[in-house]
Amino acid sequence: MTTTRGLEGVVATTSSVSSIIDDTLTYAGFNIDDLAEHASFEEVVYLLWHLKLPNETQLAEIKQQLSENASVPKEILEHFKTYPIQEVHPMAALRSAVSLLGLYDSEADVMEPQANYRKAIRLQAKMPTLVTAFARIRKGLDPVEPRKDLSLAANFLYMLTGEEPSPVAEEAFNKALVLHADHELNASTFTARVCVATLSDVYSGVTAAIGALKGPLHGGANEAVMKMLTEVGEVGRAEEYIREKLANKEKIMGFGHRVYRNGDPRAKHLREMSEKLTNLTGEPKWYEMSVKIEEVVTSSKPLPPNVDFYSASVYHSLGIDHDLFTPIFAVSRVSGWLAHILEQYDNNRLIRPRADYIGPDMQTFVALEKR
Ligand SMILES: CC(=O)SCCNC(=O)CCNC(=O)[C@H](O)C(C)(C)COP(=O)(O)OP(=O)(O)OC[C@H]1O[C@@H](n2cnc3c(N)ncnc32)[C@H](O)[C@@H]1OP(=O)(O)O
Ligand SMILES: O=C([O-])CC(=O)C(=O)O
Repeated sequence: MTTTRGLEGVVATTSSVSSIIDDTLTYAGFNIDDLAEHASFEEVVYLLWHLKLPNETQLAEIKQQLSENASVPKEILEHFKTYPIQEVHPMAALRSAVSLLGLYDSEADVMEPQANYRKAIRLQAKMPTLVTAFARIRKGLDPVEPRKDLSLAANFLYMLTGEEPSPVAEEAFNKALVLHADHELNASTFTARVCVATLSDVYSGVTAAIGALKGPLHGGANEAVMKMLTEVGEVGRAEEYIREKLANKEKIMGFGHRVYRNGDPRAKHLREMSEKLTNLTGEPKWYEMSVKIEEVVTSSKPLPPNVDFYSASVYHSLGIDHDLFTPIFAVSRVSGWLAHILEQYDNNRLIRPRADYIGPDMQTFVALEKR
């Protein structure tokens, strides 16, 4: 048997949801650059689940379905209050909350395709509500009910702050959601597919995926980038800070990628947004520091920034708490997880690779009292 560390280069499934070919990312064949410029997140959700763009009626319908399903059971909000809430990471709270949602869904274990689609709608709709409710409850504030007249992006910011966001903030947040929605067979999506390929339910698949996204080598990197920017503190310190980390063989968060070799096509959009938003908030230092870090890293190693690098200063500029950055990734990526889960069910086979055993061989059993 041959093994490939980290399954690098292994093609584990076919998929029609998204592709990365020659450093170009497409969702169902649509280039991410076009979607980032022109699409609403709701259009992208429809695209990922139906593999075609919605017409006006279809878009109105999915928007209505999402807004009608956005409220979460009050028992889950009460449950948040029972956590050691100041210590709990919001990704851990989200992982638990999604698992709990399954307990309140009478269709949770109904495996029929239309029931699975209805669960996809419910989960996508409720994720923003869960994240924002947790964020408020831990500050001693009451959760804000979702509004039916707002886009998913605007609703998230509205539920977080209690105030309707500016058009600039809504546009930026929508674009960030579009850019994060799907990414071929990344670790969390693979996790979701492995889970549901046992014919386990949608909630289990998404709960497992949240667990995989949480790690700093994957979605957790955006929060880690902000921690690094905060530690650097000012542009003048960036070079020394990065050179020291590289000399110590430490990883620079937000750089590198398993699949892209010449750069992540999403990063340029986030970089532009970072420049615009940090200027608007009167804190250009976050953008300037990021640019300097990029300069230093790329002059030392062939490691371009990935999606997580500039998203950190974007979310910071929107006034979002740093530990909510990864949950926001999940609010967007759940659309992709669900697309892959539905695709997996549609043509399922158990996912079960092999391991090349390298442990001790032919051991002789010794009775307990003799060990
Ligand atoms: C949404 C996302 O998930 S995007 C990725 C988010 N994660 C991060 O930003 C964390 C930082 N980046 C990394 O850890 C990696 O680049 C990953 C996890 C993204 C990809 O990892 P892999 O493909 O397994 O590459 P691997 O970790 O083996 O690195 C290969 C080499 O590049 C180096 N390298 C990779 N990324 C970095 C980095 N960010 N900083 C410094 N060195 C790096 C490694 O140290 C290794 O060097 P070596 O060959 O001298 O030992
Ligand atoms: O594809 C990956 O390995 C990680 C990534 O960029 C993503 O999930 O968006």
